[in-house]
Amino acid sequence: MEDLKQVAAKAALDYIKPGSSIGLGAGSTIAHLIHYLREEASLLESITTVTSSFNTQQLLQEYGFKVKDIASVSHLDLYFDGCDQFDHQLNALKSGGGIHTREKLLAAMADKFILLGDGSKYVTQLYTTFPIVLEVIPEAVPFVIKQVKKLFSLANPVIRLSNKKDGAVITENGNLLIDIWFSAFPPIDSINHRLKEIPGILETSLFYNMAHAAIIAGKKGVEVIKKDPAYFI
Ligand SMILES: O=C(CO)[C@H](O)[C@H](O)COP(=O)(O)O
Repeated sequence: MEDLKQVAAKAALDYIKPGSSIGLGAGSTIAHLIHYLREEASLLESITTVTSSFNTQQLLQEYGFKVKDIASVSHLDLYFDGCDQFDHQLNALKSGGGIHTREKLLAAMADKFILLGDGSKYVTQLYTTFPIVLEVIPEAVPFVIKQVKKLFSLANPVIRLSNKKDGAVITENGNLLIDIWFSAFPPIDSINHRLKEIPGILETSLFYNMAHAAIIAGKKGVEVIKKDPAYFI
C-alpha cells in the first residue's frame, strides 16, 4: 500500500527552490522529504538547512546537507514540519516530540510555514487525544502545575516521564515537560495567552494561527490547504 506520508513529502518538493534556506522539523514525513531532497542534486548542493530535531539533524548530516545551527539563524524561506493533528484553520498540536519550543522558533522565523502529513492529521477541530505540552524551567514545575489546575478546571497536568530511564524527560534546553490532559479544550484562541502569563513556562505545543499552508495526502490524492486562499506558496 502507498505510504501517504511519503506522497505528501514528495509533493512538498515542488515548493523548494534551489538556494533557499529551509527549516525542517521532526518525524517520519520530514525524513521522507529529506530522502527526496537528497535525490535532487541541485537542491542537495544549494539549499541551507536548519532543524529543531536531533534525529533530523543526524539524517541531514549523514546525507551531506549544509546544516546551520539554530543560534546562527534569524530568517528562513520555508519551514516544513509534521504535527500530531491540525484543524481547518491550520492550528496544530505538536505535542509528541517534546521539542516544540525550537519548532515554534523556526516556524516563526520562516516566510512560509508548511505542515506535512497524511489525511488522518486533518480534523475539523483539535481533539483532546493529545495533550497540550508545556516546556517549563525546572524550578517552576510545582508552581506551574498548581496554576494550571487553578486556571483550567478540566485540566490534568502531569510531568512527562522517560520510558528509557528513571525520571523526567529533560529537554535540549535543560527544562521539563508538563503534559496537560484536557477532558475538553477551552476556547483555543485563548489557551496560549492564558498559559504564557504563568511565569516559568517557556512555550506550549499549540501552534495557534502560525501555519500558512498544509500539504496532505489522502486516498484521493494530494491536497494543499492554504490559510488564506489568495496566499501563494
Ligand atoms: O509534531 C511532531 C511531534 O510533536 C512531529 O512533527 C510529528 O509527530 C511527526 O509525525 P509523522 O511521523 O507522522 O510525520
